[in-house]
Amino acid sequence: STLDQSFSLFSGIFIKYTLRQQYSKEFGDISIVRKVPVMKDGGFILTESTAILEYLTQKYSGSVADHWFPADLQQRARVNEYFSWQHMNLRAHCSKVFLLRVRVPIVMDAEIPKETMDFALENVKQSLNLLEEKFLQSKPFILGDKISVADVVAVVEIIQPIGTGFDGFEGRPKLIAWRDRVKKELGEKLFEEAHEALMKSSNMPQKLKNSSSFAQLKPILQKLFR
Ligand SMILES: N[C@@H](CCC(=O)N[C@@H](CS)C(=O)NCC(=O)O)C(=O)O
Repeated sequence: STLDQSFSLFSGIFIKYTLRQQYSKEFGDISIVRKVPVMKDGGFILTESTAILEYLTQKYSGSVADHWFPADLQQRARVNEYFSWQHMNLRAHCSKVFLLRVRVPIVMDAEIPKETMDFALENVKQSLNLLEEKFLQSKPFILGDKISVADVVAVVEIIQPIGTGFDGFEGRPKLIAWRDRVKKELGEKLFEEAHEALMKSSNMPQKLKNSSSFAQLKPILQKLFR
């Protein structure tokens, strides 16, 4: 069906990841949340990136190395501890800086007040401190010696605002060394490819403004950023 064609195929499972189509009727039929990613496995539809990661690692537990999302009770709980924390912390704060820099000015036709930006940056700083001091401590990865999905989910949140000119890794050698270990484990090529669009995000405002759907998107975005 058209719906299935708009998903990309991953081992028989469809993952919707393309942004901008989330306001279509078709997307609303699969998820009224209207956010990506959305996973569709046969008739089973699942939203929320972290729930999707857990589903996929459990479904393919026979072929996915255990360290990604360990079966061990306490190790798995550590991954979930990070996942629960990050939504309201690292993710919320880094994506706020990202949106303030690339979306809000263009959608609202207004400069961001300095206090708003300073407050957002202060929140990012506190989250990065906690990532270092609580989650990483002196370990190579969040779970210890081996990489897990928690590291992959964490690293992208810090990379998200880099393309807009804010580099959260700056002045943090411990986080830089950890990011480089994650990059090495995933493979440099895959790491660069996965973050390519984000790294080019400084041209997003212009691209968004020139896009054919901007007039239609603007009122929706204005509501979101009010
Ligand atoms: N908690 C959700 C967040 C999903 C989310 O915020 N997705 C963003 C892209 S990273 C999105 O779809 N934004 C489009 C919009 O808000 O219209 C998850 O982890 O999957």
